[in-house]
Amino acid sequence: MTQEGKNIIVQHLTRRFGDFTAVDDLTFGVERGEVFGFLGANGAGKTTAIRMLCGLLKPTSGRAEVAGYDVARRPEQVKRRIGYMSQRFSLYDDLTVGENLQLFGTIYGLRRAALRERTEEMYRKLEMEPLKNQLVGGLPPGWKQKIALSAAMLHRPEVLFLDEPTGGVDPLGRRRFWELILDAADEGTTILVTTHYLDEALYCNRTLIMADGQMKALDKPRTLMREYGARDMDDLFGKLTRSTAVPDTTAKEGEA
Ligand SMILES: Nc1ncnc2c1ncn2[C@@H]1O[C@H](COP(=O)(O)OP(=O)(O)OP(=O)(O)O)[C@@H](O)[C@H]1O
Repeated sequence: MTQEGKNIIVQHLTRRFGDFTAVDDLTFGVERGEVFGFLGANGAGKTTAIRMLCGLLKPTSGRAEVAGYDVARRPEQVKRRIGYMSQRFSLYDDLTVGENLQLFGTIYGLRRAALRERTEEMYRKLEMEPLKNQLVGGLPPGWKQKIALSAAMLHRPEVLFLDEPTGGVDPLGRRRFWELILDAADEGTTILVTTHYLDEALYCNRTLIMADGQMKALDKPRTLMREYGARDMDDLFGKLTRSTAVPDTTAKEGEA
């Protein structure tokens, strides 16, 4: 594909399950180092879209390219270049922090020396050295979440997919977690993150709002709020997910 600088390119991506269309004709691109939010209620199609972009589920029609590779034709190349963290944190409760990281590093094909170096780096960065011999099962959700993020990033992926990574974490923990996400983006990682905490959209460079598998809007969150005359993200979301939503042109007047 020809769109320079884009790390994710999605064109008319569609997935049906029988007669039901879970993802309906999505088209967008994500820049390298961008934090791109997927906002939608339960069942909007976010996870289905992510599974296609990770090369885990074949599109019914349309196409997508991630880190330079077609997700349907070259899923193995895609998987090597991405990190994925699901809402369930994907960790093994009965292994220690160190064992979990070792396991994920091995799955991602890291050699022993690289794995050791990156694990040490993660311990330092997240100040979790004292936890390395503790079983993951006994840790609070905020820590599990940071460890799951570390596991998904051990192999330094170009693109990171985070599917509701902050579910079940308290507000302070969510804020700290977002600092980690933004740090990773500053270092050049492209991030696609889904959430149904609407306030989290404000951390994203751009947000795609989804309902019933379809894209209802896509832009910088504050631009969208202005465009639709919304007080906050909740208000915007309500306006956009009602089928009659139209941009509020009067709200735009007089604004820069
Ligand atoms: N394998 C499947 N077979 C049939 N229907 C499916 C399948 N996977 C997902 N769906 C349906 O597709 C729709 C979108 O689901 P999806 O999990 O993508 O939504 P979501 O936006 O991620 O929601 P959530 O926040 O609950 O995870 C839902 O109605 C779901 O029931």
